[in-house]
Amino acid sequence: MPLMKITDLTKNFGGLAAVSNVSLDIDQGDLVGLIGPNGAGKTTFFNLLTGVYVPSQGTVELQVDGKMQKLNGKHPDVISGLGLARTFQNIRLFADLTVLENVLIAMHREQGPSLFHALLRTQNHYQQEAKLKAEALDLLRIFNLDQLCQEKAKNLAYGQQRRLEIVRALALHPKILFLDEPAAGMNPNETAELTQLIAQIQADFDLTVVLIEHDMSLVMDICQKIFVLEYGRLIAQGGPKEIQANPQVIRAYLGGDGD
Ligand SMILES: Nc1ncnc2c1ncn2[C@@H]1O[C@H](COP(=O)(O)OP(=O)(O)OP(=O)(O)O)[C@@H](O)[C@H]1O
Repeated sequence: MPLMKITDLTKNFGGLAAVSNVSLDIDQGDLVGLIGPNGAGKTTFFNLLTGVYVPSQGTVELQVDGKMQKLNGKHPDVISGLGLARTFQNIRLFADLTVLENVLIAMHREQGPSLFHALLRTQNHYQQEAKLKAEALDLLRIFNLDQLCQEKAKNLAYGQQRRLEIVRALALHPKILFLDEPAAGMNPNETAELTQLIAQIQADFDLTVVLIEHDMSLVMDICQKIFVLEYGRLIAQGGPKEIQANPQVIRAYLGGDGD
C-alpha cells in the first residue's frame, strides 16, 4: 500500500489546467524529485497535496493507521496534523524573532504546553518548555544553525534562512516532508551541503521526502525516483538515469521555455 496515492488530480484556474489528470504513488521512505520547466504545475501540485488548493477533480489519499484516507477538502492544518509538513518557495519566517523562537513557535503549534499549564506557570509547563527547547537546539545543530539560535531570523544569510525553514518543518515531526525549491538562491557549495543534509535527515528521521528543485545536481544526486511535469501533465517517472535519457523529458527542457 503506498503512503500517498494521487489519482487523476486536476486543478483548473479559469481556462488553464495547471495540473491535469496526474496519477502517481509515493511510497514510504521514498526520496522523490518533482521536476519540470517553469510553469509546469509543480507548486500547484504541492498546494493540492497539502490542502492549500482544493482539487477541481481527482483524489489525494494518505495512508493513516494502515488505511487510505482522503485528504480532499481537508484544511491545511488538519493535513499537517496527519503528518505532512512543507516549506514554501518564498521564505516564510518570523523575521523579527530569533532563530530558536522560530522553531519553538512551529513546535508549539503541534505539541506545545497547554494554555492551562502556561497560564498557571506550573512545573509541568517549565519541564515541557525545556524539553522543546532542547529538541529545537538538536535540530538546529544538524543544520549548523545552533550557534545562531539567538540571532534574529532576518539577519541570517539567505541559505541559512532556507535551512531554518526546513528545521521548522521538521519540528512538526512529519511523515512526509515537502520541500519547494530548497536550494533556490544558494551558491554551489551551499547546495552541495544541503543535498547531503536532505539525504541525511531522510535516513535519520525515517522520512519520506518530496522535493521540487530546478538544480539538477541536487535532484540527480539524491532522488531515487523522479516525476516530471510539463504543462500540468505527468510526462515521465523513473530513476535519475532513466529520466536523463528520456526523450520526452529532454524535449520538454530543451524545446520548452524552461531552464
Ligand atoms: N493561483 C493561480 N491563479 C491562476 N493561475 C495560476 C495560479 N497559480 C499558478 N497558476 C498558473 O498555473 C501554472 C502552473 O504554475 P505553478 O506555479 O504551479 O508552476 P511551477 O512548475 O511551480 O513553476 P515554477 O517552476 O516557475 O515555480 C502557471 O501557468 C501559472 O501561471
